[in-house]
Amino acid sequence: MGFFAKLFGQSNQKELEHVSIKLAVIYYSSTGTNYQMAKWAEEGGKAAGAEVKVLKVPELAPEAAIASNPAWKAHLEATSDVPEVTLDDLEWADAIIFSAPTRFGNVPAQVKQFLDTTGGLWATGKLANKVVSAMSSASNAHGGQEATILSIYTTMYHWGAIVAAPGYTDPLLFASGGNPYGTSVTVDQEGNMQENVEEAAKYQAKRTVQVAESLKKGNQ
Ligand SMILES: Cc1cc2nc3c(=O)[nH]c(=O)nc-3n(C[C@H](O)[C@H](O)[C@H](O)COP(=O)(O)O)c2cc1C
Repeated sequence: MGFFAKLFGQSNQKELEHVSIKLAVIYYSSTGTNYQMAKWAEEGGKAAGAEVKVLKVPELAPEAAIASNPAWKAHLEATSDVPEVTLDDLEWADAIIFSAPTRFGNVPAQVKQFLDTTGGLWATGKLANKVVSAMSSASNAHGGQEATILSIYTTMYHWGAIVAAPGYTDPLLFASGGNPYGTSVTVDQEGNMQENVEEAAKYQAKRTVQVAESLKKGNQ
């Protein structure tokens, strides 16, 4: 602060205002795994001070396919009150975490369909600088979780989003479930997670919020 500014109580250094981050946790889940991961991310985001919305990607599968799998049907019914994601939610969010199961080493069609509706927002620059990260699950330990996460990031790069992958930025990432690309888990046929990734998912949400905060402060 300069002498005259001190004298007159003025600062030429801009006071940084507290910024509040809006986090959208967007998931698709047939049998509940990615819903649980989204809920952990919600907790992590809230603990980091963000306003959080958990939103599901609309189901597209035919009724008959859903009915043929009791766990799928039960999960859809149990989460019927979770709001479906809209394009307005993407515009609202400063930060976005996606969680999606692996389907043949890629994102489910439901997620791709939703991403493919974002062209209008993309064309008007409204997705640029969103801070994003992604999580996934698969039945096999090496069944394509990372490929799914990277597929989501490919779309994010086109958005001009800023990918806040966890890397190895915290010691807990070296423990079970830590994945530098994004939290990933293996789930057995009964739907039991084979690794405990709760803390990794919460940490990923915290980091995503913190990166978004830094960016927003920098733009003040
Ligand atoms: C059509 C289809 C394709 C799948 N492809 C894979 C795969 O490539 N690798 C794998 O390990 N698991 C695969 N799975 C298993 C799912 O990834 C697993 O059921 C999912 O991660 C569970 O997540 P959810 O409970 O959130 O639905 C596939 C499942 C389906 C129905």
